[in-house]
Amino acid sequence: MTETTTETEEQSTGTSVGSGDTDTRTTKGESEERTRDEWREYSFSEDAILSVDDLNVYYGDDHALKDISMDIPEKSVTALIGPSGCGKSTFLRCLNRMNDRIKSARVEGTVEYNGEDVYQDGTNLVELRKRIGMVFQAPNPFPKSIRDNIAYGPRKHGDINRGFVASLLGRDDKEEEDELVEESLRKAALWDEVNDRLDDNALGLSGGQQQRLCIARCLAVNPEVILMDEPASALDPVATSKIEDLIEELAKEYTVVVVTHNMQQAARISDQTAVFLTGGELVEYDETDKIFENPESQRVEDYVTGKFG
Ligand SMILES: Nc1ncnc2c1ncn2[C@@H]1O[C@H](COP(=O)(O)OP(=O)(O)OP(=O)(O)O)[C@@H](O)[C@H]1O
Repeated sequence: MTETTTETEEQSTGTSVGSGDTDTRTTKGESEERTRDEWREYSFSEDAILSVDDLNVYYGDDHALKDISMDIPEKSVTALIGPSGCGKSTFLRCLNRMNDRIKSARVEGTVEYNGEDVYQDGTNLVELRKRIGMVFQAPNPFPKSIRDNIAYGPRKHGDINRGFVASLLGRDDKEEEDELVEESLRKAALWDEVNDRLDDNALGLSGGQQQRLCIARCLAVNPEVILMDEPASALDPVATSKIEDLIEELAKEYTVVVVTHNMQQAARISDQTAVFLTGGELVEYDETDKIFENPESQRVEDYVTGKFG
C-alpha cells in the first residue's frame, strides 16, 4: 500500500543531467555517448543555493529516483516537468527532507543547501523546513482566521509572542504581528482582497485566495526557498494566472522550485526546466527556452511537443 504524507502545519510553515557515469541517449541529429562530465556544461553551479548530487530514492524495492544531480540557482524559478510517476514530487520532497515522513522511503546521495548537506546527522528539520518552505497542490489553510493562518508559524516558533501571559509580561507583540501579517499578505498579492476581513475564517476564501494565503503563510516564517507541488492545478484559469504572476514576482526575492504538469506554465514562468522521464531519470536540465525550443534529447523533444506524456 502506498504511504502518503499528511499535509500538516509543520510542512506548511516549518545542470547537469542526473545520469550514471555515462549517458547513452540518442541526441537530435547524432547518436553518441556523452559522459556525465560533458553534460555538466549545463551546470548552474555558480549561483546554486541547492546542489543535488547522485540522489537516489527508493520506496521499499521501488527505485523512484536514479542518480539525480543538479544545481538549483538562487532567486529564480526552476520548473520540474515530466509524466505522472516519474518522481517530480519525490525529488521536491527530498529538498527539505519531507520524504523522512514516509517510512518506506530511503534516500541516498547529497542535497546541499547553502553548502551544507541537509541529510547530515544533526540537521534541525524544523529550521530546515522554515528556510525551505512548501506549498501543496490543494490549498490547505487551517480552519482559523486569515490572521491566525499567517501568525501561526511565527507564534509557534516563538518569533512572535501573543496572548494573556505575554501581555501580563509586557511582551505582547501585537504590532509586530500586524506588520508581519500585512507584509506576508502583500507579498502574496492578497492584502488588497482581504485586509478588511482578517478575522474571518480562511475557509471562506475562494480556492485561488486560499492558495495565495498558503503562500503568505509560508512567507511568514522567512523562507529562502519555496517548493511548490502543482500549486495551480486545482484552480481555475484566472486564479492560475494570478499564481503564475505571483511566482514570477516572488522569484525576485526567493528561490522557487515548482512541479507542474502544465508545460505551457513551465515555459511561461520558469528560468530553467528539469525534465524527468519515466523510471525516475532526469533526462535534461537547462534554461527553459532551450528545453522548449531546442532540447538536446529526442525524448525531451517528443515530450515537450506532446508526442507522448
Ligand atoms: N509514499 C509513497 N510510497 C510508495 N511509493 C511512492 C510514494 N510516493 C511516490 N511513490 C512512487 O514513486 C514514484 C514517483 O512518484 P512521484 O509521486 O514522485 O512522481 P510524480 O512525477 O510526482 O507523479 P505525479 O505527476 O503523478 O504526481 C512512483 O512510482 C510512485 O508510485
